Amino acid sequence: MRWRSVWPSRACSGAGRLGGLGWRELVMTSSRMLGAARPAAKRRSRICIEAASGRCRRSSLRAGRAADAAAAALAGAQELPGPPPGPAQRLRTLPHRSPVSRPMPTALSFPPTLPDRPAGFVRGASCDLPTAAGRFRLHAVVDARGREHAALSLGALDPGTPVLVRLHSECLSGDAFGSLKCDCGPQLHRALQHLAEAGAGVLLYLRQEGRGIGLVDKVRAYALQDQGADTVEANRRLGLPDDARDYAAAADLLRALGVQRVRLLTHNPAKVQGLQAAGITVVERLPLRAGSHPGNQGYLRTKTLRMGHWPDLLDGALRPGRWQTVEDA
Ligand SMILES: Nc1nc2c(ncn2[C@@H]2O[C@H](COP(=O)(O)OP(=O)(O)OP(=O)(O)O)[C@@H](O)[C@H]2O)c(=O)[nH]1
Ligand SMILES: [Zn+2]
Repeated sequence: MRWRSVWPSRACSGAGRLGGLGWRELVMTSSRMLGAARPAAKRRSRICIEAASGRCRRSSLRAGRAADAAAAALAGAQELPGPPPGPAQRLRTLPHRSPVSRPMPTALSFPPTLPDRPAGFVRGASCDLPTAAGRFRLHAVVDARGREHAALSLGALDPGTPVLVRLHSECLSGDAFGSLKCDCGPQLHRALQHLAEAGAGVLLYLRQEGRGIGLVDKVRAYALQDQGADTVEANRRLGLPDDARDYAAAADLLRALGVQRVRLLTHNPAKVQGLQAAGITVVERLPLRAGSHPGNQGYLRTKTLRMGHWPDLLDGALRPGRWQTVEDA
């Protein structure tokens, strides 16, 4: 079944308490296509938002868009006091339908906006950015070295709640040109989908092309790979480090967005260590498998075998007889 339109044609909201937590409830009516031959049918959907974190408990609407629509409709909804929680208590929907013009409570004070000079950067700015994956906030900064970094955020970013984060390093060939040599482009888009499904999170887009060596040197390394070198060997033959990235700007950007604790989508232990060293708490590391295909298996294997990346990068690849595990190598 495919959604033709998930934007609510009518929305109302209320608030209640569930299990000691404050919840907002949004009831939406949206159009649903039941099939090409059948007319659009109306469907009422219910979405619950945790007041403290802005996390979305989803209904049957597609997750990212549901969260988006909920956030938009709730932007002016007012926090209402609920009764003390009791064991038999269920979500209580208040009977009124609130207009969206009410003042926004601080607990749901999203979307975040960077100041003109965020700490650690010389400039910063934010705007809305609708994407194929969902409606994000785009944040741009310039660091002290003149590098421009970006972040996409979605939903409420509560400093007390671990936020789903993807730390992406620029890869022009993969991100923009669809290179099949690496997995960067598919990972970028899969990460945005994960954030949209979670209803909240941050994708950092760091200008660390070629693991920090820059585009020209990455192309020189690729030329050596054309002659048979692997990704590590090629860098070494050029007298370049295997990996020249650092994660201070990533940590500064997270802090500027109000994020202190993260659930990090990565297979690279250096990203976890780099963020931790820069003062961000990584409470969980999650795999981000995307873009694995026969043509980039050598590249993915080299990352796990020579660069120490977690082997769950190899999507379904650790089946006996098919690939070597790290221990086998
Ligand atoms: N120098 C060099 N850089 C590469 C090569 N292939 C990809 N890159 C760069 O590597 C960066 C992505 O890093 P990866 O090592 O693929 O993966 P990662 O982001 O560290 O790890 P994950 O978080 O698990 O995705 C991007 O900046 C790419 O431009 C290569 O062969 N040589
Ligand atoms: Zn790449």
